[in-house]
Amino acid sequence: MHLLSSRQVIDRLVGDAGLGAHDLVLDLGAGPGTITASLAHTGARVLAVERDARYVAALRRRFAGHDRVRVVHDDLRRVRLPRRDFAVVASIPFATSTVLLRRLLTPVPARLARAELVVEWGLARRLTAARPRDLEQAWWAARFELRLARRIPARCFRPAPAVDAAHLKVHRRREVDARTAAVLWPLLTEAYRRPDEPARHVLGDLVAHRLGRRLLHEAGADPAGPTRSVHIGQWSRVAGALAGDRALRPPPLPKSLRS
Ligand SMILES: C[S@@+](CC[C@H](N)C(=O)[O-])C[C@H]1O[C@@H](n2cnc3c(N)ncnc32)[C@H](O)[C@@H]1O
Repeated sequence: MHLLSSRQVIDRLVGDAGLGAHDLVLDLGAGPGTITASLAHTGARVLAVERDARYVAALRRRFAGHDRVRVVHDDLRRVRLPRRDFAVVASIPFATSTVLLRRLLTPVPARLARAELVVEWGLARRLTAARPRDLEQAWWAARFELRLARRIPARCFRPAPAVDAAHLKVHRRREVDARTAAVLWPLLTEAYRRPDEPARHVLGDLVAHRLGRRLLHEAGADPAGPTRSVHIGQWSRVAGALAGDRALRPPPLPKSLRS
């Protein structure tokens, strides 16, 4: 296991989260509690989740006098996530990244408001690529702004891992509410099913052809261009415009996307 040893990196993670007394923040894979301690100084309520019993005992001793810090002995892949809005600031175990991101970024409605995460460099690059490589990553990027803040060299950890890491910033897109998400899902599903067809075909099943062409055009996309050329933000704009039409009845979201 690789513990963050750079004070500068930790200060940036916690500082960027902009936390205050009204916030609830999770440190997932808290280890000895270095990030937890910085989070405790922000005044936010902190949940420190850790699987290793020895760390849990040490965390409970370290934060015994802090009534705003709760140590949870659990697996971050299964721990119950809050039903209210929350933030995450964590250097997550690389092996759990995909499962954790799925838990945080997939469900509707989204309870995660923002996250400052340390993840593997390669994963951060993939998640922030201009065109998400599959439907799942497109779904995440459409509902959350994913930005690569900076590279974190392996020497910032003890012991140093084999690869560098990155500070990944995650912000929920407020404009993609539950109804917009319900429209977005069938659009993205079609877009990733037929990447080489004209973008207007993707809208063909939902709305009249002329309206579909107009919406794509207004979102800044070329209706005749291949679906793969439409950016994720443009799909979100199209979905937002369609969501305003109360007559439109998108199919129910699959169970796997509901929280
Ligand atoms: C990369 S270290 C990070 C520790 C600390 N947050 C830091 O910044 O140095 C990962 C921590 O996550 C814990 N961990 C690994 N897998 C876990 C899981 N599935 N659920 C909860 N904690 C886990 C490990 O025991 C370890 O303490």
